[in-house]
Amino acid sequence: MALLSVKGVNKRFGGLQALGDVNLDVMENTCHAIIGPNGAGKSTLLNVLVGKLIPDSGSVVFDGQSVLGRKPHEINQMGISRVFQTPEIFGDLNVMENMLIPCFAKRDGAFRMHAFESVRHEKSMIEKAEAVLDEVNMLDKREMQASAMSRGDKRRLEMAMCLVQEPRLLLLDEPTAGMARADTENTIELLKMIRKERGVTMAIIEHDMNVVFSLADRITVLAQGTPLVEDTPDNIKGHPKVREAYLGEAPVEGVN
Ligand SMILES: Nc1ncnc2c1ncn2[C@@H]1O[C@H](COP(=O)(O)OP(=O)(O)OP(=O)(O)O)[C@@H](O)[C@H]1O
Repeated sequence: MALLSVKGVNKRFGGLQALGDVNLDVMENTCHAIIGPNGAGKSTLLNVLVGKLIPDSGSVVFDGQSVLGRKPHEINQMGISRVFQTPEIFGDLNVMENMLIPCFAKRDGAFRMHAFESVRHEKSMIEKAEAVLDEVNMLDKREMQASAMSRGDKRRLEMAMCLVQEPRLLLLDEPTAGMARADTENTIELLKMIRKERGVTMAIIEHDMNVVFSLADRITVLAQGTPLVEDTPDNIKGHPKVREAYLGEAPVEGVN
């Protein structure tokens, strides 16, 4: 069953057709990668999915409900969480305080700083945050200031901040961009663990083909705003249309 269904989505920026008749089904309990050369429309599509952009036409249905016309925080409350290229954490706060922000946002629709004043009364919220920190191996860092952590740990914290909201769909926007190889490998392992333990459905945009082929069950190749081909990783490797889409760019590792 498709958890997310995108049908006939178009988006223009002035004279530029950024998305042209995009159809895409993300099936429940799978990891679906969206790849394509620079400017293919991947981020535009993601922004449509999270309500940051409104398409000119088409439909986006999540778990049987349209997401179009809803505000980003409402879409988040429906069960869609997004992980950004640069971890969206609060550097001045410690790990636990960071974790509580999405807990309040999920429950109240927003977070207000004075929410921390009453946090001692939120026992179940704290327990839930601790359980997720434990799951991602960060419980011992709960008092650590977020800005002092390594890039890999910041990503781990951001992932935990998504998981504590118990999303049904995790949207990953180049989760390993700019990471050293060791942090990339750790992030791949973390995502695999999240899938195995929680069965969270994932849609990932990623340029690193090693990451894509390690995680994806299905891959959609976008080129000039339109899906060119959708298939399994094995069939995508070496697909003539995929090679054609990447021509003119530096060779993409893994697409041979
Ligand atoms: N807000 C905007 N206004 C005008 N043009 C835009 C805007 N956002 C994106 N575009 C254009 O739409 C096209 C698709 O851009 P998009 O960022 O979605 O591609 P992408 O596949 O994510 O690229 P990359 O891999 O480089 O991040 C590009 O030509 C881009 O310049």
